[in-house]
Amino acid sequence: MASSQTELLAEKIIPTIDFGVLVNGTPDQRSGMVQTLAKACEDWGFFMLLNHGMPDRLSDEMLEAFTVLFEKCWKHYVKIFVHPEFHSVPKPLNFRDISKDYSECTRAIGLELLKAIWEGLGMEESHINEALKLGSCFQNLTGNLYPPYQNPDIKFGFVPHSDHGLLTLLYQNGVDGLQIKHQDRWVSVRPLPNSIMVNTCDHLEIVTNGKYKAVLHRVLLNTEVERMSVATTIGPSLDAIVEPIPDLMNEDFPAVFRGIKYRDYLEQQQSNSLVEKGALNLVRLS
Ligand SMILES: O=C(O)CCC(=O)C(=O)O
Ligand SMILES: [Fe+2]
Repeated sequence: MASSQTELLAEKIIPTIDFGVLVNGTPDQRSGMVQTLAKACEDWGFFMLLNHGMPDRLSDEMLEAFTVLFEKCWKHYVKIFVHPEFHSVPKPLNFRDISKDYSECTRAIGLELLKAIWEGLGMEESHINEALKLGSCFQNLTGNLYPPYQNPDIKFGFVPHSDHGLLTLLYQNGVDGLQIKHQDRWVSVRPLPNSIMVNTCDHLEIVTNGKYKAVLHRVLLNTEVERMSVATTIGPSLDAIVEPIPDLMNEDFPAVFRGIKYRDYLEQQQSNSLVEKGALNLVRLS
């Protein structure tokens, strides 16, 4: 029987989404891919995005820029806020330009995915974009460095958690370590070449009234090789009050979450040492 400790390598069964079909496919092809995306969000909360159009050059430059930044500041973790206001670090000198291009490119991809997600849920795109004020969506950009670690007592670089926001787009340096929780098992992710890993986050779970769950994930440390990842999360506007969409509720399916301003959610999350879905549980009604 599956136990929560069972680890499964499942690069073949993790869903893939062809972004090229979403943006350039015929209406029939797009509609098929929208359904595949809906199923990936509902069954996994995780998928690998192919043909996303981000140049390899840009993702490699972003990893390289974080590498130089980590060397200079002796840190293993750097987070910057890139939208609606763009913030960066003064050094290395090219970090600003690269992180700006990287953020813009991933934001465009993320917003296009969200459009397809609303479509798959049968929701009016304009209505939901207005409710979440996506024109001024909040986006952060994080670099994570995981040096090889030989201490058998410390297995994880990131303990199990879900991300705040709507979608996280993740790119890594070719060294695996990410695991996602799927049907009570930890599944090791081995991304396909040139894919971007995408996971659903807390505020997508709130908006969909629990239909699309934020996926729990963790990072296993490698004993031999250094791992790096670049994660960017796209969320609602900080001023948006995020609550379940009325169309996804009825007498049989009443609201599972209370509405909360995204900014207040973030404050609550940062000021408590919350594990797993601790932040989300604070706004859960039942
Ligand atoms: O490094 C990874 O693969 C995941 C990082 C992560 O979960 C995060 O930045 O929230
Ligand atoms: Fe995460």
